[in-house]
Amino acid sequence: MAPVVAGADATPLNVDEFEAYARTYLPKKTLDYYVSGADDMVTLKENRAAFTRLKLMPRVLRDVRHIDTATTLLGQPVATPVCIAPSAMQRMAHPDGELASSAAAAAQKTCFVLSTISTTSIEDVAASNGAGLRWYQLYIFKDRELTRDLVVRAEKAGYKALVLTVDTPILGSREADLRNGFALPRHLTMANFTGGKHAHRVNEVGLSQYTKELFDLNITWDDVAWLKSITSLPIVVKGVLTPEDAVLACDVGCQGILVSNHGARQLDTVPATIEALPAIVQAVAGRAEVYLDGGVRRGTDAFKALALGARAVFLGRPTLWGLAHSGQQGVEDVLKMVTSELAHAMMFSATTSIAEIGPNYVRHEAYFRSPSKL
Ligand SMILES: Cc1cc2nc3c(=O)[nH]c(=O)nc-3n(C[C@H](O)[C@H](O)[C@H](O)COP(=O)(O)O)c2cc1C
Ligand SMILES: CCCCCCC(=O)C(=O)O
Repeated sequence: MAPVVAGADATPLNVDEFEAYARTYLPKKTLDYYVSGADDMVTLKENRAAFTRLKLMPRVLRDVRHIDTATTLLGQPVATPVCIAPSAMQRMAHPDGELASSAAAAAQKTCFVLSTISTTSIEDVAASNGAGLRWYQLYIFKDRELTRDLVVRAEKAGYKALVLTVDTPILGSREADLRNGFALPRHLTMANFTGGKHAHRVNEVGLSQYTKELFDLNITWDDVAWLKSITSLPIVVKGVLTPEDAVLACDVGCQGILVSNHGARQLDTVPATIEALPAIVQAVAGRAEVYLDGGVRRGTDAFKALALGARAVFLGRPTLWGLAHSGQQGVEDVLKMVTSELAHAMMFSATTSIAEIGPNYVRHEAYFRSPSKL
């Protein structure tokens, strides 16, 4: 693909231009790992296409002098509902890796979620983003003592919620990674697992083998109950795509549900998250906060997700592209860009606060073909 931007100093104007930069300058193995979806990548395309099938229904002639994108997540204030999803191994994109992303989130007063599979430790990230809102993404390992240890460390380091990823019993099949023999480069480490018996290395074995060896195929809702019993942090369950599981998550006491298909990297041909969202919001009926990730690239995407009941959206690849472009500054630029596009969508739709954005502001394109049937 030809670069859209002229070079390192040209400032991209949108997320796609950040991606174009990353596609040009990242090493192939890294780029393929970041960019890929599972199998035929049907869901990867759907995550984007489904947003374009939704049309905005703006209202007019209201006072739009003051647009406020601020909201709260589990009671914590944020300046924008555009947050950072957990992405593994960020030092492959930039030497500052997770330190840069978490500092960017803090500077933009939004939420950063640290991946368990990070190349910077729980404690080092905490030190770098000070008072910024941080959540910790957790996998439940076969070794429950190790899992408990991660939870204790996250709590102690001031993370405000646990984001339990539940869509990864095994790693999705990303064929480019298989072809490339993808593994963490030798100069980087799994920073949360460097000492003693908990030392984990994915430099030799690769992610797929790592998952097979250490992840538990027998994780159930009982384990979520166990997790609740060992922590006072709220639990957000990440990777829910059906109303049935959303209800079970509420029943077991999860305070948040992140509607996610893992950026289309796990089971291919599952629905786009924006299409799975409305039924989940309806089933949850206010018992938990509902968030969305997957394919959010524009402020209008964020607006549509909020209109359909998400409290916030999380960006995965876009912040990796910002990181690859210019470290903390690039991540900040991506967050600012999508937030400012959201503010524009709000102004054009005559909604001045996040709370005003409701389902009347979007319609599926099918409506315009046969409005009487919908
Ligand atoms: C390179 C990469 C690494 C990821 N690593 C993790 C991870 O460690 N834990 C996790 O729960 N999700 C992980 N995800 C999924 C993201 O949290 C998120 O669900 C997804 O990227 C959102 O879709 P988007 O990339 O289209 O914004 C990863 C995604 C990517 C692209
Ligand atoms: C160690 C394997 C778990 C997956 C880590 C990263 C991830 O979630 C991804 O999508 O890649």
